Amino acid sequence: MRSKLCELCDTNRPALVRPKTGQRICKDCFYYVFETEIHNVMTENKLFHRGEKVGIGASGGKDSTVLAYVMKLLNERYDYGIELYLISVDEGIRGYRDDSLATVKRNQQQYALPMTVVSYEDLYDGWTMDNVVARIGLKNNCTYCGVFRRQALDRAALNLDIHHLVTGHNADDIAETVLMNLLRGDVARLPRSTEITTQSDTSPTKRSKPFKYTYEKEIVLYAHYKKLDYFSTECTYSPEAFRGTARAMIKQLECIRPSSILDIIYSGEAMQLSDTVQEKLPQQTQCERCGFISSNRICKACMLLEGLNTGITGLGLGSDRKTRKLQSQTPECAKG
Ligand SMILES: Nc1ncnc2c1ncn2[C@@H]1O[C@H](COP(=O)(O)OP(=O)(O)OP(=O)(O)O)[C@@H](O)[C@H]1O
Repeated sequence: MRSKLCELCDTNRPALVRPKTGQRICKDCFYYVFETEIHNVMTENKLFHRGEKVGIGASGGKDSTVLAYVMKLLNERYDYGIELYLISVDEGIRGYRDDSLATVKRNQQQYALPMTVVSYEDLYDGWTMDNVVARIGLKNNCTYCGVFRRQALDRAALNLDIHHLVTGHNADDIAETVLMNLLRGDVARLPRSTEITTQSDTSPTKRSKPFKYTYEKEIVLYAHYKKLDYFSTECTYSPEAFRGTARAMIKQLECIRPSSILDIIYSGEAMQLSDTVQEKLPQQTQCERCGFISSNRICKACMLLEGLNTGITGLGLGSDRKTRKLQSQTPECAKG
């Protein structure tokens, strides 16, 4: 007969069915396996070194709130000796990011961690996401937001002399990205999408994903049982349709076979680029305008900004003629 006790400690009554394994376990055992798996992932991958300053990309959402909580807990429990900072980007989305940033400010107090906020408005000629959407509409708005955020986090980190950022991307996010790259035939991006740490020669900061193997459902359960203070509203500007479809597929697969999420990640990890594909990959360099990492002479953030400022909103979004022309101009013209 099936035991009525926790499958791990065989002592307490089970409180939940663990989404990753289907085990019926008690709360204490859930906390233990959740935290220990993340600790193991971080130590096996040698993510940090003693004395390192580490920035946590903090949006106030469930993933980064749990990340900040767990990073602080594990740093103290296992004495990693790292310095943690919360770094938030204000994209300028009224009724969404202002509320979620208020959550990060409360987390700052609750976890006693230093916090920095940078805004698109200050960094990008006054272009908040509300202004961007008013100009271009909803289509492609996630591209602007993603490109700007990446650079904003880098800039904020550099100002604090931080060279390592962690984000709350979880196993579901990574499986989703692998699937999207496969469905688009974008094999060149596959290896990068499954790496736990990414850094290019020219980038001042590396990025790590300590939740690479952590299921979203478990993050939600952990935040719920620990009563963490997080912001749970979806972005006002709905997510990219293609990503939304990939997400729905992953959720369906998870229902039928919970290990699908990890299996997709393992498959992505196992795929190697052939020499022919590797030769065709763009080389990383520095943007001639802003000096940040780019695979073109002018980085995507600068192209998108120029498009917004000049009203040529297609600029930087695809391989249109104007974008190609700008990329091939002489450095002097491009800087002008
Ligand atoms: N405005 C922001 N400021 C700082 N970091 C951010 C911001 N938005 C996203 N991030 C970082 O990127 C990660 C993935 O962001 P994404 O937009 O996919 O949000 P998410 O999956 O809803 O995560 P979260 O629950 O933390 O908001 C976040 O966990 C966080 O670490």
